[in-house]
Amino acid sequence: MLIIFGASGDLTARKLIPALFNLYKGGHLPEKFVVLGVSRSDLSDGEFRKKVVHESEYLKESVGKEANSFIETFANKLFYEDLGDDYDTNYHRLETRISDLNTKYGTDDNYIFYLSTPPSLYEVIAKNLSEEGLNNEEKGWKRLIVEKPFGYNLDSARKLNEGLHNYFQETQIYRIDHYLGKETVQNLLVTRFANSIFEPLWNRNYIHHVEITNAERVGVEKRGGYYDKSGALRDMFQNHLLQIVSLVVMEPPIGPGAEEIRNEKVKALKSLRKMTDEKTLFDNTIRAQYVSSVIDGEKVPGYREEEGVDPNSTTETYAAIKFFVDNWRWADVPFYVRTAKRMPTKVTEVVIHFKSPHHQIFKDSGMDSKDNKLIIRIQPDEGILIKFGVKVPGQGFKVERANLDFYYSSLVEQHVMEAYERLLLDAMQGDATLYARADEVEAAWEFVDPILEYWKNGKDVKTYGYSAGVWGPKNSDDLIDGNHMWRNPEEQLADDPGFCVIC
Ligand SMILES: NC(=O)C1=CN([C@@H]2O[C@H](COP(=O)(O)OP(=O)(O)OC[C@H]3O[C@@H](n4cnc5c(N)ncnc54)[C@H](OP(=O)(O)O)[C@@H]3O)[C@@H](O)[C@H]2O)C=CC1
Ligand SMILES: O=C1O[C@H](COP(=O)(O)O)[C@@H](O)[C@H](O)[C@H]1O
Repeated sequence: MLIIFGASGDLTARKLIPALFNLYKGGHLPEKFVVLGVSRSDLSDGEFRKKVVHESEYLKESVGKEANSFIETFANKLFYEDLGDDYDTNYHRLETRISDLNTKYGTDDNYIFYLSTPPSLYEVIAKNLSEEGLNNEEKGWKRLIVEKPFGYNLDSARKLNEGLHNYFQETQIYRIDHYLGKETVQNLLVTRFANSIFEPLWNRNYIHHVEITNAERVGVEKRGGYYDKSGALRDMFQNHLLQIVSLVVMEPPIGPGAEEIRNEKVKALKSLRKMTDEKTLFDNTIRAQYVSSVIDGEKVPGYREEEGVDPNSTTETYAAIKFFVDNWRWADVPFYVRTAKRMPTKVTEVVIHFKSPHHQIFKDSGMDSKDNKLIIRIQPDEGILIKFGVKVPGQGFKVERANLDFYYSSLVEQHVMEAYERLLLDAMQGDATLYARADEVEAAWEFVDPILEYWKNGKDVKTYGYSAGVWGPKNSDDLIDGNHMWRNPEEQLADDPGFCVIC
């Protein structure tokens, strides 16, 4: 049985129920399967079904017409329990409801508790479940999926880990990071460790720098209240982007098991050089906010005009960080990572920039020494692009840039599982590989904490502005050393006919 706390909320309707529906439609859920939604809102089973299934735009969009016949049978597997005015009482009633459903529908004693409530409730819920014995694995497994954000800083993340560990074992806790559920993020491991052509070059001897861009076209939408207390660094960088960094940086694990992979990711995160003095923080971090602009003929508000946002807010909607990785493989290789809202397009990509050949015999022939790149496109148009030089036919040695590309779309025609589908299924199967472990989350906060502290209290900190719809503030290229700049995924498309269009 899956018990979702926060079942009347946005995430449940927009992500969890559509993901469960797709799993059901794909035959991935057991025949005897029940979902119990839990929140404070006063809803009957029927009202809950109506809200998250029958009237859900997201479900309709995600399933298409051909799935209508599944909808009724799926909806009948959903139930709802109103926990009353707070989350600190009525767990005995909840326990009774769970056993009644078990008896009636012949489900077993394996439970996943999905915490999709405000984070302040995570520990309270865990405590109450434990007091009712719902953490006890004597008769079937009990797992706790915990939504992000996992903590607000290092201290709160540690306290939350300690709090949860009072009631659930680490092996029962699944901290979700939906980027780990993306096929292309997982493919970073396969690209690196299933091939012999990349890994020999994957080090300071051949790599000049690494660039990671995560851009969203949208602004903060309806989440201004949440976002203003969070900002890009907490919302995206501490979790999703540092997860990607850890997969790029990590050493080869000894095997594909959850602990083997997560051990290496923790080592990678611990090797990120922490920035502690103000000068380093000033030189290596940029924060900025989008300001009002016109996109496609339509005026869009600036961040400070968004609903729920303080009109004097300094919260960043753009964060760019340069850092180093202090280990044998990566010594002196700069990493540049940026994440932002209201960019020209939605794109996430990792760009590995290779060094020029030691001795350049064709340097006057048109090949730019900066041209060897491996681009791993995480979304959209998922794929891999390698850029290299080829000889132009004819006399002499004129060199042109060429591309070798691969797109996921050419590989699979069947439904590719959406991140939440994959992650829910993994949790049901007890595979925690794509979930963050306690020490992993803390290691990420250890790196981020000094930046947050500097942005909050540092003396020369600035919040730059950028017009909604451009690639960040004017000085964002200053972060990058030498004559390099951020790769512009859009500009690059124009002169790369081989690389497909992002919209
Ligand atoms: N929405 C999204 O896209 C994403 C959300 N998340 C995370 O998932 C969790 C849920 O997010 P989301 O669904 O957007 O949030 P919502 O505000 O839409 O829903 C919150 C849910 O928690 C319940 N709740 C219980 N106690 C409280 C309380 N004291 N105050 C407010 N709500 C309470 C609410 O229902 P009721 O009032 O009926 O009890 C509701 O079901 C959050 O931790 C969020 O950070 C993470 C990534 C993306
Ligand atoms: O976790 C979050 O992710 C989304 C972006 O996710 P994506 O899968 O669409 O790339 C972001 O919009 C949101 O602010 C953040 O909380």
